[in-house]
Amino acid sequence: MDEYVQVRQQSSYLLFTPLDYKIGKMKMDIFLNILASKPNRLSCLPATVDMTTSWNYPDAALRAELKKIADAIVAPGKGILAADESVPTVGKRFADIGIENTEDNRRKYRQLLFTTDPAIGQYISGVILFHESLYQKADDGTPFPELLKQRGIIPGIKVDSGVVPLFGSNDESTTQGLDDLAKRCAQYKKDGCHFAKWRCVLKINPQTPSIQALIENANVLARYASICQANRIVPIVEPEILPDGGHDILICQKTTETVLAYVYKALADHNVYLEGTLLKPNMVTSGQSCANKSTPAQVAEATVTALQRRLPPAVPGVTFLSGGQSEEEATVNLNAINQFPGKRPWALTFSYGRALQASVLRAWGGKDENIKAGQEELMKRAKANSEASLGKYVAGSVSGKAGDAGLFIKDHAY
Ligand SMILES: O=P(O)(O)OC[C@H]1O[C@](O)(COP(=O)(O)O)[C@@H](O)[C@@H]1O
Repeated sequence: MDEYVQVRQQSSYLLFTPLDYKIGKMKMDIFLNILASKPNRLSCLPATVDMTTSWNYPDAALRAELKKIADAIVAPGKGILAADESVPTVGKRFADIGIENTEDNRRKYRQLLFTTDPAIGQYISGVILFHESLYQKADDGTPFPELLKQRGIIPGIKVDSGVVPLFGSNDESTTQGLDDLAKRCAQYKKDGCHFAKWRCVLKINPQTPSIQALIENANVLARYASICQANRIVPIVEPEILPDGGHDILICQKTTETVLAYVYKALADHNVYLEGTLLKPNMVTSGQSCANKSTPAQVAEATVTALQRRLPPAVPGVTFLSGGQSEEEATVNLNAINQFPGKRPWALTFSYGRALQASVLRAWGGKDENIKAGQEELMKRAKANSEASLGKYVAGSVSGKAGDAGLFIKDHAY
């Protein structure tokens, strides 16, 4: 070894500056200074530094904590209630039942959800909260996260701050909210949230998703996931491909495979610890306006095949979004996915918003005397989806106020 160290140009992991990386070698004294500033990398001093291994796993305690949370969320027969609708989205839900979108009405509605009989904890392992509701209280003064804990439910939090257009793209988007994310995550952890959610949106049409959208959304999800893990929060990674369009199921499958390939490459590039993450994808279906509507068996085959090809088995679970499917459709499709006879090395469960709440909202209708009826609808649907996550749901065995009603909203960009 002379006074220069050879740096293999195999990777862009950042032990060295981009300039050093391009040169491919650096002066020994500079190299030693860099290593001295990173003592955890001093354990061996090879003549040739392999940048593909010059990065770190989280420490053992953090790995154990993240894995424990993720595993608990996808414990057998359990899934997530996504109650993290932003204020404008709640407004749309309330408009359907003629309720004004005020802070107190949102509080009353979420109180209804979170004061459901404690037996709900058999089916629901986690609830995704919106910032506002994390700090709201029930009429008797109990904070909402406390109500969840009393039911054995883990509080989670939506941490993205919404979808914004990608300049120069064909009406595509990215999701913002990274700037103060570390600070917010640290506070949310102190306030009792152990997992988070960030939603990116991709669209299928002949020109999209573009490379711009694929790279940007994968990277922002990876950066989000890494910041969450640094703050002891399990990131749920949600790259939602919207169901809008006349495409058939094969196009959706290929798009899903492509999107997941970008996402998992970015997660690897950002050293995200996969055992401490969850994926929240769309199911693979034909487009909403496709004449040839996919059957549950086709959805199951296409969805599991896409996951088999792109989702590492280190990820403990997949918590599907409902994406505008009716309540019954979302349950039947999840059940078919769990009956699919191929390899399924992850838990496959639900993280539904609309498909767990449509009947609740209709039964409640904003009236105090209907709170119990709303809670019964939630319990029925949660139980049905719990059964589906085990492949044990009998189609049509649970009927609700919204049952087969489509919940699709065109261009569901919120
Ligand atoms: O855009 P918003 O208001 O943040 O809401 C997005 C919604 O989409 C979800 O990610 C999935 O919801 P659906 O199951 O209704 O498709 C929810 O978690 C969330 O409430």
